[in-house]
Amino acid sequence: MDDNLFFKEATLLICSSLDVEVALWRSFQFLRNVLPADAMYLNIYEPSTGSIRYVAMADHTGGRKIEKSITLPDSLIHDIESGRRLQNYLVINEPEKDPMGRVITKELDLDNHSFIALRLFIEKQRLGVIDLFAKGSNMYTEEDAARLAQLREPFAIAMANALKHQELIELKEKLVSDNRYLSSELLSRSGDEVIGAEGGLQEVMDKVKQVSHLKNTILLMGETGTGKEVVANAIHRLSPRCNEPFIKVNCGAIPEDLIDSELFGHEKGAFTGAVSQKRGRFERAHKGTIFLDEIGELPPWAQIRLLRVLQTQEIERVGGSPPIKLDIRVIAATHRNLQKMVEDGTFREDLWFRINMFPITIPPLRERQEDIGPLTIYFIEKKSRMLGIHPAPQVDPYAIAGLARHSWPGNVRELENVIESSLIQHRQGPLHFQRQGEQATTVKEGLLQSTGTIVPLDEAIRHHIGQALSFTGGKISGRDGAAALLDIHPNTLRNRMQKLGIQFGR
Ligand SMILES: Nc1ncnc2c1ncn2[C@@H]1O[C@H](COP(=O)(O)OP(=O)(O)OP(=O)(O)O)[C@@H](O)[C@H]1O
Repeated sequence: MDDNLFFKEATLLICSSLDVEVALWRSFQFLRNVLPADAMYLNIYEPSTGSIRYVAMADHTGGRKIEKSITLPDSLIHDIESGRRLQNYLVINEPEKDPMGRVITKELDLDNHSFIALRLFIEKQRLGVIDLFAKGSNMYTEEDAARLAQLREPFAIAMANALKHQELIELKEKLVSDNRYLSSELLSRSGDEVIGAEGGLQEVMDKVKQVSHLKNTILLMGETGTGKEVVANAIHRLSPRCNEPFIKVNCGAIPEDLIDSELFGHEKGAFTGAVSQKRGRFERAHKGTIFLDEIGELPPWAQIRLLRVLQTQEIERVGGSPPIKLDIRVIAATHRNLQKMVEDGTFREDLWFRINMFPITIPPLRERQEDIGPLTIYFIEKKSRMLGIHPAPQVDPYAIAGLARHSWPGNVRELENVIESSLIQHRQGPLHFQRQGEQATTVKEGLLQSTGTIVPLDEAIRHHIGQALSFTGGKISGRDGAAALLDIHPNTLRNRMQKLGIQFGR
């Protein structure tokens, strides 16, 4: 075979795979037709430990990854580092007479083998060495070595790519496992405890235990801030899926034109901006649980898609992937009256039937006053830890009794916020919540004032909106915004504010 053909064919094989062991095996198969060859090894020199690490090998049985480190004597390390030992290649026909040959053939169990060591460089950086072995003494000529040396560059490029690829795969696996660990950590930190499980949420938790081990769809209903996400977490944690992902989707927070790709993913180039393939939330939740919060906010076309996914348990990424089969437990949640939305024609009846098979209603905080004390203590401890307040301040028992008098339109979230701001203001303690408590009721008081003293309607509304805004710190949208508190759309609230001359901002 002439040199050109040899180079061309060998290069094609060497570069034919990103798996280092496959590339090595294919090139070994080719080389053994041209040169004496019983085995081929790839090693990487590790200057920090003064060792060479064999990472892959090929022989007549195939190619495989290996993990074998050989620590070299100081004299050899010095030879390698100074570049004296090995130029482009080295032929060792009598390994027992060569210090490096002795170490390598002994460690690799290749006594009485000749070998050629081919040094690989990438951009002047030492990458590693390919060793080609043949059984017997004096098996290689200088000509053989020079021929093999023609392949230094393709070998170096292919091996560098293969090693980088392997590193990426290992990194990816590490990230996936870190991600699993962190998700479960997050889960246990954010919702480990359901306060009131033995109090005002006892009935809710009885239902949770009844179905947590099953795969049926669950619908959680309740006012904003009552703890629907906390209960969804509890269902996942008590289920056989607890070590798999728990993926939350806030259906109301995704811009309409991104719903499809957020939920179901997209292929590269599916639309402008889809620069790479992306897995959607459903795919990420495979084997675990997906929590579809604020399901009532989904536009009608998205409701149809969701229904189809629930029926088939299959998704297709935007841009046309083949259907992907999924194993997912669905928990939906809403603070809206979905039945009324079905009657009004804004929520599909078939989807409603599909998700309403096992509804759980979480009562508002005002209907389970016995939970206020335990929740207050829990939040004082949790928030003190978060804010770095040690020890957690004492609380006046009368202050807790005062909290029970409020109506808590924002439910547990509102209580949590009140406690947090009280902690910030009175970090030395004792904690009292009067100011915040008053704020908590002012929204309601606003309404009472307007009904009690017959003020003009616009004025009452202005006052009412103002109270809601002061309660949320000026925030309009989002689940802790004034619009959610007043149970209207943020745009409606903005229009009203404009009309009534209420200033925007905190
Ligand atoms: N029973 C509970 N035990 C401990 N913490 C709770 C409990 N209920 C609610 N919380 C806390 O109150 C806050 C609001 O709860 P969550 O987000 O679960 O409410 P939600 O009903 O899902 O609200 P939304 O309808 O606005 O999405 C969270 O910080 C949550 O950790």
